[in-house]
Amino acid sequence: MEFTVIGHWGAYPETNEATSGYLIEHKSSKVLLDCGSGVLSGLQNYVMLEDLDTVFITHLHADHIADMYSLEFATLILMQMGKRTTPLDIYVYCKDLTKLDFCYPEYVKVHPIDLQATVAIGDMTFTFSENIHDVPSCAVKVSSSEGKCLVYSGDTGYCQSIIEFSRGSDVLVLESSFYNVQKGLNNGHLTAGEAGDIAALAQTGQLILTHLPHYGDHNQLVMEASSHFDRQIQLAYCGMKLTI
Ligand SMILES: O=c1ccn([C@@H]2O[C@@H]3COP(=O)(O)O[C@H]3[C@H]2O)c(=O)[nH]1
Repeated sequence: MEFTVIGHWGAYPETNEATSGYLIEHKSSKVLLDCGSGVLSGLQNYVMLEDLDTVFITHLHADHIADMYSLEFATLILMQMGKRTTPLDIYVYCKDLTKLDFCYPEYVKVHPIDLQATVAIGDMTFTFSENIHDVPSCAVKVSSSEGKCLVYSGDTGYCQSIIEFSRGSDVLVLESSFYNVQKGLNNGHLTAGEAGDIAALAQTGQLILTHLPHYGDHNQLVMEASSHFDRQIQLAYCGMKLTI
């Protein structure tokens, strides 16, 4: 299974970069986790849009969905050009799918993310867990037929469910929106220390810190996480690739 960071910024993208977006590839399957601002452009460095199978949207904040409707238009055009033959499946975690602004149901099939369900795509399965955030928000677990597993937190505050959901994962991609000194500023996000604590309790194989703040020294985030978690910790960056 290949994991590629398309965008790792919280809130807004820095120059030529993107907010949340992660590509998962396994055999011929290509899946996008979140589709924030800048993701649609950056994604095309790695895949042709007509080859994308499925998108999972963890919650409806702009830094996770800003390019989602542009992706619908791209799918429409690619299908009209005959480059793509099947509609794009988009799974969304939200209260009410009817409030979304998709326009072309013949090109994009929108599905609710059901926390009880497993979605199979090729030889991967996707499962979900509820987070703490200020809108409905879920974490996603990707498991391959080879028995490997990656968990992506989406946006979450500190909660037992993300620890349990991440237990034994090979790779844990955890948001780290804040430095330790900011603890308590917003209970819907993690500090780096909390991310390290979750990684340690979940006994994950390695931790990737993402959804990064636009200020401070990101190496400080790694130091803060490492005071809890003694395995490998990396900062996400645009174009980062891992084979899992
Ligand atoms: O007190 C605050 C509140 C928010 N923020 C950022 O704005 C983003 C808004 O969307 P989000 O919830 O996906 O992520 C949030 C953070 O990245 C912040 O840095 N400090």
